[in-house]
Amino acid sequence: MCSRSFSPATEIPSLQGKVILVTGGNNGLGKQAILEYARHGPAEIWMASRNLDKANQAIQDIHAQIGGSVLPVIKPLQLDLNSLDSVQQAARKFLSEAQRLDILMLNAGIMASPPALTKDGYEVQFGTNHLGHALLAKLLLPILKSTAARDTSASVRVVVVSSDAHARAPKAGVVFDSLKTPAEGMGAMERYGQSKTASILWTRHMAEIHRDIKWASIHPGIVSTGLGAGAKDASLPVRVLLKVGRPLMMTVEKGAWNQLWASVSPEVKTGGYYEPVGVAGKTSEKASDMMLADKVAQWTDAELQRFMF
Ligand SMILES: NC(=O)c1ccc[n+]([C@@H]2O[C@H](COP(=O)([O-])OP(=O)(O)OC[C@H]3O[C@@H](n4cnc5c(N)ncnc54)[C@H](O)[C@@H]3O)[C@@H](O)[C@H]2O)c1
Repeated sequence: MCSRSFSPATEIPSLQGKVILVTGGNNGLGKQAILEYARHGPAEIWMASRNLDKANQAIQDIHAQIGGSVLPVIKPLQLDLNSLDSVQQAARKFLSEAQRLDILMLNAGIMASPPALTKDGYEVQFGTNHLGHALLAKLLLPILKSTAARDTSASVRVVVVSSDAHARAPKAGVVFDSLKTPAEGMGAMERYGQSKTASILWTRHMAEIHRDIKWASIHPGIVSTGLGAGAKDASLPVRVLLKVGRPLMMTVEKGAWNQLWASVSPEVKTGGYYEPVGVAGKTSEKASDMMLADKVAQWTDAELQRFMF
């Protein structure tokens, strides 16, 4: 598959005046994305993280790497996607302080974790990777829309970090009966694939409805980050590969290119899935099925109804 390179230094335009929120921002791809944004002068970057101490440490690291006398404004935001109450609180805090939102990067994720339920009783990978993010985006839609309305050149974006492992989902793409269970009968990567299929489908659906915002989902590549450490329920060969294969994986600097590209490039087509940088990726049949996308969106809306404000 052909790829293109991406130079964050020259291809990220000035972000002056813009506000950006990145989930899972304290390490891995999220932290790298924030570092690159911070070099282009945005008004504010919000680093959403489960652990505020880790977020503050990551902000210090980024400031140290950037140096200079005027440090970029990076604000920590407490967010645990495992709890829809926490998502609601994070959205409230953001909305009470921020004036606009130009880029929402739904990046946080877990892979192949042991069967479990989120605090609200959803299959944990689905709840974390898809449902928590969907609630965050839905609660922040009004500010995304008001930003788009105020500044038509803003090209307001929602970038969803999915994975080519979406293709590991069960045959049905999303097994709705499994979503409120730990889904022990499914393999760990199947559950991961299901959550990432849902995130691609939901992005496509949102792009159809909210045309004032650009929506894109991406696969970053196979990147050496902390993701593999949590893959405790992956099969032995996958766990071995995640460990010994690390030197062959992409660096986090390069791994962040695709999501950065998707968040700023005028070439992005709304609803698209990109893999690798800037190339429209081929999704599984199920992840291209707009009837299933509508079903995922309806299910998601119904589940999130009680958390909307
Ligand atoms: N690294 C890869 O090869 C690869 C490949 C395909 C897709 N991805 C996707 O890229 C994204 C970023 O992953 P990464 O590789 O940087 O891994 P990482 O483990 O380094 O980072 C994941 C981030 O998500 C956060 N997170 C996990 N659970 C959370 C929760 N309940 N609430 C809030 N935050 C939570 C973690 O704290 C961390 O900051 C993920 O969505 C992952 O699925 C990664």
